[in-house]
Amino acid sequence: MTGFTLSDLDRIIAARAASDDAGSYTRKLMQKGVGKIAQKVGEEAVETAIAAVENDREGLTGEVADLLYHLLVLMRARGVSLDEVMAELDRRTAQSGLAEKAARPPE
Ligand SMILES: N=c1c2ncn([C@@H]3O[C@H](COP(=O)(O)OP(=O)(O)OP(=O)(O)O)[C@@H](O)[C@H]3O)c2ncn1[C@@H]1O[C@H](COP(=O)(O)O)[C@@H](O)[C@H]1O
Repeated sequence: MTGFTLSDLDRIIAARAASDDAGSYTRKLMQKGVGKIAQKVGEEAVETAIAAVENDREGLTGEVADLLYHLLVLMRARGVSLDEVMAELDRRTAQSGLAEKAARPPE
């Protein structure tokens, strides 16, 4: 399993968004603004759904990667951190009482 995490990608996005490298796709996207980034998220979401319905495993992996990347860029453009989203998911898991069950090895 790769040790690369969404937090790693988020840190790279933060650095590239703040860079002055004209070749950075992240920087270009951020300059185009929330409307363009949101459009990309929508496109990648549709492409992800199509790959899933077509049972295209390799295509789905690539589309999910595109979607996660563009989602993180959109969150950054609107000032929503990955930590906030993880805290929300954590809160929902705690509320459902399933966190302990998931941590326990199967009987
Ligand atoms: N994960 C990604 C990633 N996923 C997809 N993409 C880019 O997303 C774009 C999607 O392609 P499309 O054909 O849908 O879009 P497009 O050709 O730009 O056309 P438009 O729709 O924008 O008109 C491509 O240019 C991909 O390179 C990504 N670009 C960057 N990253 C990560 O961001 C890091 C920093 O990248 P830079 O900012 O370019 O240095 C990289 O090291 C990667 O880790």
